[in-house]
Amino acid sequence: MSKVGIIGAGTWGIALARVLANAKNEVTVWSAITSEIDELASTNCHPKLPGVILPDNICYTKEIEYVCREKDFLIMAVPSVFVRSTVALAAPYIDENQIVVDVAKGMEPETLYTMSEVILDELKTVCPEKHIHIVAFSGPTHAEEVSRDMPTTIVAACRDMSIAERVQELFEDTCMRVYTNYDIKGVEICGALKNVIALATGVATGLGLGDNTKAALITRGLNEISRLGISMGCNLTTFVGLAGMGDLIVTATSEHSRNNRAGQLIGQGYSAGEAIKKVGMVVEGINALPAALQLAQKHQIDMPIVKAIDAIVNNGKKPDEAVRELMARKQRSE
Ligand SMILES: NC(=O)c1ccc[n+]([C@@H]2O[C@H](COP(=O)([O-])OP(=O)(O)OC[C@H]3O[C@@H](n4cnc5c(N)ncnc54)[C@H](O)[C@@H]3O)[C@@H](O)[C@H]2O)c1
Ligand SMILES: O=P(O)(O)OC[C@H](O)CO
Repeated sequence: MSKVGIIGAGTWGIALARVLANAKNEVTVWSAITSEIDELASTNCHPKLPGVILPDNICYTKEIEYVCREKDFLIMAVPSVFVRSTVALAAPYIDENQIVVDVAKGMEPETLYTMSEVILDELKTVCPEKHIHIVAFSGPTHAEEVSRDMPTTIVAACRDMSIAERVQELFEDTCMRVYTNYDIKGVEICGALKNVIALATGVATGLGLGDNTKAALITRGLNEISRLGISMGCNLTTFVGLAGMGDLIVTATSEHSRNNRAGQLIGQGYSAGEAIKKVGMVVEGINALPAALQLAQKHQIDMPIVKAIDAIVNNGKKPDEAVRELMARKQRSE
């Protein structure tokens, strides 16, 4: 039995809280939004996970100190744009013997840091004397399915494999089968950038295009992401594994994906802002675009699908025109 603090009460934080509490761990959940904590504590339900009853051994708190103190694992489950500010709040209460597990998928546009790097950077600023272990936890894992105990696989990534193995053990005998990987950077690049490609497949669906187009976007999209990752020193095997290909397949095809849904709305003619509002939850692919473009430029990697999505989302390019331009690119070898 471990003590686990979950920082963030969106659908993913709550799905993980449920799995770990049912496995007899002592689980505490914190949210920056106090009304969310009141609702969870009084209903044992999350409004975006209808029909899922949460076990009553989950403890809910509005105190960041309480969610951090004396926990073995701290799971950072806020959307990527809130990771830095949330770590700044939590940092004074995080100890060296704890493992911080990041589940947010994104990259910080100002620094081009992955989320584990953002966490490390913020911890260094607030408590430079502490050496904290951070694990990236990423893969094809929709909260809607994990919260119904559907078999799911995921990667726990850390340069120190013994730390990744601690996270693997935490999820033993749950619906989640955890694989370890030491290529933490590769795992995090996959998690952030597959969302952009899922937006693209959504746009194709919204335009009424077919399965051939979606397969093309998934395959060539993975090619773009892996070329970037390899140029940054990551391993090809990571990109063709669960965090890469696996997560791209699920996000680009699942009815549960917020990125896929936002893309569909954009393909149907909604603006990005309208699509985000209609989805009503975080759309990380849109947040990841500025960092993706800067990294492509910095590492001199051609990323035509990422560029096309940015032109649609941020520069008002018509989706059908973007598709025509992608198809008319100079012919080349695979
Ligand atoms: N939902 C999934 O299936 C899933 C699966 C794997 C990874 N993820 C990743 O996990 C992260 C969280 O996703 P989610 O689906 O839980 O998001 P969500 O949209 O369901 O949750 C939003 C949550 O963010 C928190 N929040 C809102 N404003 C905040 C603020 N100012 N400061 C701190 N926290 C604030 C609140 O708890 C809110 O419930 C994302 O990066 C996502 O890509 C999600
Ligand atoms: O719903 P999405 O598009 O944010 O995707 C959620 C997870 O990243 C899927 O693994």
